[in-house]
Amino acid sequence: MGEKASPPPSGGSRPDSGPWAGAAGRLSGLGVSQGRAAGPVIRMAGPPELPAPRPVTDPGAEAATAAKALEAVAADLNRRAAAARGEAAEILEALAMMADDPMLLEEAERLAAEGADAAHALDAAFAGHREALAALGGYLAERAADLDDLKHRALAFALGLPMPGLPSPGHPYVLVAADLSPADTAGLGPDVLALVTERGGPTSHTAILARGRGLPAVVACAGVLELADGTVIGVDGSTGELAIGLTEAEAAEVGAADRRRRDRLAAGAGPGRTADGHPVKLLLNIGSAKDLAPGTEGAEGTEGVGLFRTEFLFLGRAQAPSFEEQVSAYAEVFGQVENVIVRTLDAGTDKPLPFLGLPGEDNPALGVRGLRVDRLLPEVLDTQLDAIAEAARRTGTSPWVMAPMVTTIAEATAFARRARATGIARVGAMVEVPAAALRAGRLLREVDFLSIGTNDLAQYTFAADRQHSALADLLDPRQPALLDLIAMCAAAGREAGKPVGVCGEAAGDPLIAPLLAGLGVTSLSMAPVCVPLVREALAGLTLAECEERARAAME
Ligand SMILES: C=C(OP(=O)(O)O)C(=O)O
Ligand SMILES: [Mg+2]
Repeated sequence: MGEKASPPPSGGSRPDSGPWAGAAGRLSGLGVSQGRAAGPVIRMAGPPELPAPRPVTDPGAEAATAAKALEAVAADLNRRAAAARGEAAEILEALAMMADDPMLLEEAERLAAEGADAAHALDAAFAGHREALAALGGYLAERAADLDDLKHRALAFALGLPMPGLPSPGHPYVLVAADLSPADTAGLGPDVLALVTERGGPTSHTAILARGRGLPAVVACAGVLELADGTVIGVDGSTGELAIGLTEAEAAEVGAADRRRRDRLAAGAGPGRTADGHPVKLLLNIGSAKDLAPGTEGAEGTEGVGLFRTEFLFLGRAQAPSFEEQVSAYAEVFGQVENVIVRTLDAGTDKPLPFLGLPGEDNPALGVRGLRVDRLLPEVLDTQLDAIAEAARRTGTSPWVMAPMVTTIAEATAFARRARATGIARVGAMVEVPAAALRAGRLLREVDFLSIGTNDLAQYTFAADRQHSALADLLDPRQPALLDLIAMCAAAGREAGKPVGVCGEAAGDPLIAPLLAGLGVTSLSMAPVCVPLVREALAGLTLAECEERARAAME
């Protein structure tokens, strides 16, 4: 969906109008999360590499640069500490004190005076400090790793490179990075206006998280890392266009226009319907109760949650969530929305759950992920199903539950049996593997509903890594082979009289949603921010027109 050539039907002004027209330069990538924003660039980088030592002509200047680097790192950490609360603030303050340590400064200055360039003086001073801490043992030895982070920051400053780690400049900014992990994206603060990455694909989990937060995002944007920090840019998350070198007034205009666009779309409400009244449920994709917070754009007035990605609750965690922790996280969602489809943990590939301790794999997308984790760790699914059932009891709700990456009928049968044994009333299977789509009719004898995950279904149908920015054309949900598989599932659902929805990113694309409705799916589940545009797109076409579009696309 990311390589659309034109903006969505109601996507606001064209990219070459307004502030975009006057921009000094352009870059483009794949727009993966709609909306526009503008602000100064801050690049996030990995740890800087120490270059070969440089001949030094002015040791005094090197010592001054080293001192300035330590000062800048401490000031940055103190500023972040002031903006943070509780434990996070304490940790940042402690780190700032470490960067401010006079012994560290003295050592770096001494080394510079002896002829080292600033970067090497800092590197050696930190190395000595690290050794001393490690030798003390206990708590202080554990802090040695923190010194590495400080060293990377100081080196980046001395070398004129972007700061490693998530930036926190104390003002709103556009985050630019080579790539972001889902955990980085989940941890972004409210001062991030938009994000742009050099790598990444339209259905990568980073893109999904950005969309979930309503954050305009562009991936696969070659050249973006060359923008200097502070350059004011405009980001169009629909078209993938970047306007470089905006004035502050132009940036403000971009923000105001986007707010007007969002307000206009939010004014539409009500259930999903084609122009002639054919119902297509509009559901939400969420990762936690936070995605349903009051005021979340698009979240109000929808017909339920179509995909609760439970693994997003526990990304990157080293400790397994306890039964009680799970119950309360699920109950928090069930208490807010009546109809929820919970997906059991979908670990693997780009969604690491270290607490599972899964062995490394050469080809993780084709390995033990999703429901397949059950082969190694059956107690994980048992605990989760029990926790979902308990949360349902405590909230007096009746969530539906589905498994990711179902491949065979036997897997669906076993999953349904175990889920029903806990008291869960409606059990479903995701269709993400072509084998499941081909056997949709048979699957529906075992489960109550199907939910088509077009992100993975495209990946496995076209043998194209969903994170690969160069393969976006193969992953385009309008590929006829993918539409054929969706049509097979929808037909099977009609025959069985059971719901078949789509919950992959395609469902939230206003150009594609009508095709899916035309193929006969009964619901579309998407990031809240996508709901208003999809509602508008469906309302503009009759069912026959949707069907005609689907037929045309398939041909
Ligand atoms: C909805 C899907 O699951 P996820 O994106 O979380 O893998 C999908 O694959 O389409
Ligand atoms: Mg999937």
